[in-house]
Amino acid sequence: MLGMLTLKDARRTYSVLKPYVLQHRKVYGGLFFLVFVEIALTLAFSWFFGAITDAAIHSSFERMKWLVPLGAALVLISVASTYLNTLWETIATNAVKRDFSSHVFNHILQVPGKQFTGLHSGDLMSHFTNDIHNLDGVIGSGLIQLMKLPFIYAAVFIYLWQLNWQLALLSVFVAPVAMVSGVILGLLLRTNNRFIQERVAQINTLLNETFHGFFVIRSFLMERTIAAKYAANQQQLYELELSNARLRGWFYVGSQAAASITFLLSLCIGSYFVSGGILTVGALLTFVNLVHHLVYPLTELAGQWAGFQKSASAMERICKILEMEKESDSLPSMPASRPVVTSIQLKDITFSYEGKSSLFDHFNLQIPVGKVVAIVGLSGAGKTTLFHLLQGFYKPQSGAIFMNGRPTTTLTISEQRSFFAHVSQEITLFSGSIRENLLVARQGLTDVQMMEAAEAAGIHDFIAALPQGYDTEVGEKGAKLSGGQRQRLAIARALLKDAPVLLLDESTSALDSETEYQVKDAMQKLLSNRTTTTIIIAHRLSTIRDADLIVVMDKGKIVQMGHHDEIMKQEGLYPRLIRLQSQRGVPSLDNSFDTSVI
Ligand SMILES: Nc1ncnc2c1ncn2[C@@H]1O[C@H](COP(=O)(O)OP(=O)(O)OP(=O)(O)O)[C@@H](O)[C@H]1O
Repeated sequence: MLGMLTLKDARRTYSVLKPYVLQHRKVYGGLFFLVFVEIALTLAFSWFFGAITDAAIHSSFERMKWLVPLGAALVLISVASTYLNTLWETIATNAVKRDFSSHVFNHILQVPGKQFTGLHSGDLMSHFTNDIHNLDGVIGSGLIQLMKLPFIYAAVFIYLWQLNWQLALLSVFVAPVAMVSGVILGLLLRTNNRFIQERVAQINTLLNETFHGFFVIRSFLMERTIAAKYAANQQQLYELELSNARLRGWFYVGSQAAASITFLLSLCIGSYFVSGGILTVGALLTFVNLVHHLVYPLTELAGQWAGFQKSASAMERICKILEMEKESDSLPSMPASRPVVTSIQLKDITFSYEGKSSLFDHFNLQIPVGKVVAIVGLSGAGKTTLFHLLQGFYKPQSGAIFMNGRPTTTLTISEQRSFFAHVSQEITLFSGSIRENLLVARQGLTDVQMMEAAEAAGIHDFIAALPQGYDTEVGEKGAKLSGGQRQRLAIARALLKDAPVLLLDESTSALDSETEYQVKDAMQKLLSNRTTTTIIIAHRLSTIRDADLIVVMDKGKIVQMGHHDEIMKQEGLYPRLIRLQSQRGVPSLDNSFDTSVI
């Protein structure tokens, strides 16, 4: 059962890697050629030792005269072959790993949101820091050795058989012992390696969370707990590595013993043959020198098998990612021109997250184009999910979203996403300068456009006052900026994308009322000459009271819809929320959106 499983894995591993190996077939061809050079050199050197010993015993200086330069030539060929072998193996291994890791990376970039949220960052990291490097066993020296060993075994056996068949036959008896122990070791190592890789992934997750939750850990005095958790994980990893070492240790002890016993037996019986005149001293030297090559391919083959198990369990983990469906055939890209939106409709949408009951059940909504639409509702009502569905991060189980009358299922991911510019609740900035963070929005943006958007987002003056202006580094995830500054940069980035639909999810929540008003005013001016539909999710209801349409949601359902004055007159969630907020003194803005322009 286990054996079958392993053969299946071997097939899977090679079928996944085959295209990458074939891409570098010239280098692999060169390495394969060197396999035969190495076999020829092994036989030639052993023959050389025997020949020069016999020549010395018989004082045959004539023979030695041409044997010495031949020996030098063999050394030169051996040096050249070692150099080329090292170089070509490095090229082959690293080129395959480079191409394959890019493939895995691109695949992850295309995994649909639903599957992606189920993945752990530590697992994902360890695919690249650990698993891909563990593939060496099947693409580098492991693969070459697997190809080389049967040939070297056959060549040496035939050569030794010609020297003395009785001795050759004797050394073959070690074969089954070495092979069986190798296969058992391989299977044991495989399970252990899987545990090690899982543990490394858990450590990566812990490291990720620790460094990202740096201030939370300090504030909650969690240092001891986290340190203990890290130490416990490291201890478990240490124990797993130790049992790996024990397994490998026993295996090498066994291999050494097999090799030494074969060597000693050949030497003893061979010496007996020499004393009987059946074998020359030189031939015995050749024999004991070569007999090692009869034992080591078998133990080595088993060792390579163990290495292969490590690669197979790494491949098993990577394949789980590669088996995930992709949302598009190629990486999406931004279209050259601004798309036009004439209608947006969500029709009969039913959607639930993995393992949860339906959040939306036959949900319908027509979004008026060129207007400002506000979505309000209690936490967990499904407002953010609506944004994710519009952008195709998640797919509804039934129903469809129609853009310009076409269901989004008939659009490419690039087409669907180019309709929207999104400022999400959690702002993500990338390491690099402010300029780099803004210019990711679209290709070919000018400095003037960048500053215009920064101005509209109310962040230009702040940036201009910095010693390095737009070239200031923002730190990892924008750590060197305040929450409000990050939000304003994200708004500027979204404005620069110049998409026909702007999705603002609590995008000004970190701003004070004064700044919020200024940002909205400047945004209106910037957007006044573009047809833009703005959909806002806001908890501060005063900020959306002038919206063209207010959609009130509760548990995935629309419970009220209309203009502020209209729905305030009805009994329902909206007037209740407004009353609650005014009782609590949530600031209300007299000058909110002028909805005629955006
Ligand atoms: N990735 C996810 N996997 C599983 N459930 C999710 C996921 N994201 C959201 N949910 C659940 O879906 C529901 C709606 O979440 P959503 O974020 O859309 O609400 P929301 O109205 O935007 O809330 P808030 O105002 O608090 O941001 C919640 O019950 C939430 O727990």
